[in-house]
Amino acid sequence: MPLINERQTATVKPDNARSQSKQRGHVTGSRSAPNKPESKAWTLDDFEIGKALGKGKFGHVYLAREKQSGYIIALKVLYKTELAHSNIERQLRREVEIQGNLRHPNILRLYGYFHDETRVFLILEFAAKGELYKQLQKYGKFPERIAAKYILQLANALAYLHRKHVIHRDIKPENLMLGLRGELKIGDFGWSVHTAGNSTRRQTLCGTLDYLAPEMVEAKEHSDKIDIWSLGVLMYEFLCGNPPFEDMAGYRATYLRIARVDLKIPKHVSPEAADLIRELLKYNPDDRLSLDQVQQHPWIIKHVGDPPPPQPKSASLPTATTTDIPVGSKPVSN
Ligand SMILES: Nc1ncnc2c1ncn2[C@@H]1O[C@H](COP(=O)(O)OP(=O)(O)OP(=O)(O)O)[C@@H](O)[C@H]1O
Repeated sequence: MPLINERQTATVKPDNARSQSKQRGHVTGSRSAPNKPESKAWTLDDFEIGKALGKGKFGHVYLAREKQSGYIIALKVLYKTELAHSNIERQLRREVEIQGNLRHPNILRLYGYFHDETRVFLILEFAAKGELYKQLQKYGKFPERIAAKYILQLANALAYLHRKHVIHRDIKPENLMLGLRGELKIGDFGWSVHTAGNSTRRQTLCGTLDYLAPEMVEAKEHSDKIDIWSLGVLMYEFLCGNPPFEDMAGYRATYLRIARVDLKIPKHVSPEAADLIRELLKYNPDDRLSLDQVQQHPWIIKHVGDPPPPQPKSASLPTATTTDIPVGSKPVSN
């Protein structure tokens, strides 16, 4: 039985002392994120479980409330047998290590994790407005003003990731969520990689080709510039309703269109927007606009105003331990 009903999801209990912490002013609101002293481990008893938010390949996601702070979160429940069966335990570990160390208003927070005998629980920031691709499906395409806001937020988040030597590698509408104020949140780090100072990696990916850069489909070495290509693909899709190299004839046709950068921009796209798309979708990774240049591009300035001030270079991502996974706890009631 859900312990929180739908009506309650909008109202959160008053802050306690924890809520006054450094998270105040975070873009998702003034309430503090759930927080545990290093020595204490999360268990299921720390949460009231609410309605199911959705179902993924490996488990369910529930709305939940951290009892002490009253903070609303999304609790992702993954079944160990399914993780083992699909051989993705290492991928999940990497996802948790990377996402758990990121702090950016346009990146979905992973506050912590715990497990019991059969399940792994991820404590995630609740994306109140759901998935971006559902909005895109609903509206078909976005007005340039809205698309520019999303592209600026994405460019800002990607610049933050790249400063930390993280390449996302799977930027697409299905992996983007929306916060309470409609702010974009990168929400899935399943394919991300921490390059630890190495600029290039070689890796084969499966799934849709539509967002992959030429160097990826051609299985060449790649760098963080692949995320800039995906940003161009997304921008096109936001404005046109479908990705630029999609080809109904299938996988091979899409592959060829990407490798040739066979780009056709419809007339309704403004010249400034078309220019930015072309500057992002360059075959040669080094010819693509930098993320700083994206944020200063006339199309962004026209629709969103001045870009945020440049951010200082930061140290690379600290390596989180995965050995301190606490042992829980009672089953989720649903
Ligand atoms: N942090 C969140 N806030 C709000 N809703 C969420 C959140 N995370 C997931 N959801 C909802 O739960 C659903 C399932 O999420 P989940 O990440 O398990 O699956 P998925 O997006 O299909 O990914 P995968 O392909 O990895 O299984 C999503 O489609 C979304 O509607």
